[in-house]
Amino acid sequence: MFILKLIGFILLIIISYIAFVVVVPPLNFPRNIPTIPFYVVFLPVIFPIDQTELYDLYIRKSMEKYGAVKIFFGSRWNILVSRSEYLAQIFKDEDTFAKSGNQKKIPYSALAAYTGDNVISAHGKVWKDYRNAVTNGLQHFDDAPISKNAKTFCNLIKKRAQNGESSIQMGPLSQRLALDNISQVALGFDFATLTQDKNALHELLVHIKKQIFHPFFLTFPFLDLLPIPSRRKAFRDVASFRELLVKRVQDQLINNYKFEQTTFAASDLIRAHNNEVIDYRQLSDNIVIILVAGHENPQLLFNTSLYLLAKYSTEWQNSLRQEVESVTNSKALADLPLLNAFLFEAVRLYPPLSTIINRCTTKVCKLGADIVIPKDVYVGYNNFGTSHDPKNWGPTANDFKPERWGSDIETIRKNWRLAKNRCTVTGFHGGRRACLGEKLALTEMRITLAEMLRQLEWTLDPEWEEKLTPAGPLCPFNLKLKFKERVPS
Ligand code: HEM
Repeated sequence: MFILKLIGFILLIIISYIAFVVVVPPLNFPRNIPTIPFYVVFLPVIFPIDQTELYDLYIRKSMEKYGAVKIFFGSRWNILVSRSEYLAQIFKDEDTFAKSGNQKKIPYSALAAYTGDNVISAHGKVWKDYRNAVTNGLQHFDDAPISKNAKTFCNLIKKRAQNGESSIQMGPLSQRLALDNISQVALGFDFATLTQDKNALHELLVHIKKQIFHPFFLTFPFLDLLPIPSRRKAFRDVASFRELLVKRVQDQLINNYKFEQTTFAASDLIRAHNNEVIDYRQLSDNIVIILVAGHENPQLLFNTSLYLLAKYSTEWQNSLRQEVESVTNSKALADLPLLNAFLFEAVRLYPPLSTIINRCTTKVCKLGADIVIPKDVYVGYNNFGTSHDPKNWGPTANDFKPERWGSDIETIRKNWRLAKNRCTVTGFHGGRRACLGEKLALTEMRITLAEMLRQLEWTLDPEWEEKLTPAGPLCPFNLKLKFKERVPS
């Protein structure tokens, strides 16, 4: 009896401790910023609420008033920031707000096993070595594969429409496009998902993504420490995928007798490995991250762009179509005012990575004038909040208004640069850690959208429920579109 009582007492203490840790932020967290109730992050798992609705209902007011809030996410309390001045400080003071990705935050998780220690999440000298290796290949690339893939993509849609598929679910199809683009432009091999119906590497990728991005295990990553058979299998599948991917890249590049002349990001990574700047694990981690960031983020922005062009078809789809029909050269697309203003507005309105929490304080520090943050606290940024804040974007902050960027291309480009420098749009981060794939992603968008506008017309499927993703990366949820082939005039 005594033993039972003791066990009950110990269990009660453990449960109370866990409840205390989850329900209230640590006592040394700053008191002068609000706390978002701990349950908010769990709501999308229970109710059909999307992340923009969640933001409006539970976060917006506090965030806009204080610029930073305390929020429970990923099994811990964090500080989430959206005020531009604070973001500028965080992006600048890399040594205090040090990058600390999943490999450090949740090293035992399947997610960390997937992406490892890479150029996005690393810090200090290791990051510099990675960044030196991948920069050239991601900044200077051949856009010919993107144009070719855009044509294949349009043909696939036409074929489906001819086969009677009146409504097309865009996610899986745009994933195939994005995978082929990044593999051909940056990794030196062809994933070939647009041209092959059955593709082992692609099937494995789809399979592991389902396991890694399982909402339950993303919310409670510590469960990956337990011997749950399905999770052990997830780890094995991740290892097989990584091995197969790196082998494909190495085989293709090293068997290429012109390897030394190739300038893919992957070629420079292999050279860094051959020169012993990085080890085999670091080579694999960075090849994987180029594939992951290089296909997922453009895929999200692409779906968002298709959605906005369908939603505002009379005004925007038609005027962009007229504009792109005036040029034949892919490079000239970068100079078109409407197309570029449209894309910048899409990134502002729906930043694909809406919330990122991957920095950890290395010492006690002050955010702005008076928010004192202890050492070892995770600090993240809320891109959606920043670009929807009326302080930055006025009373139309929530509206889709590409014309806000200007009417001629010089003004549009200047305003885009200013928005990034002032941290009023942080969809591509900024500063020293600015996204290395922005140019590539925007090139993909321009070329593919231009090809689609020339060949197709599309509308939202009236049966599709207009919603954004419930959590994680931001884009229309399971977007479905109806296409019509254009008759050349
Ligand atoms: C619409 C598409 C894209 C968006 C919205 C986007 C967004 C971002 C953001 C927000 C970051 C900072 C992440 C953080 O704070 O930890 C980032 C970093 C990065 N992105 Fe992108 N990205 C896109 C496309 C790409 C593509 C196509 C690549 C190509 C591989 C790429 C490669 C990188 C790299 C290497 C970094 C790390 C830079 C560094 O820390 O030095 N991104 N991106």
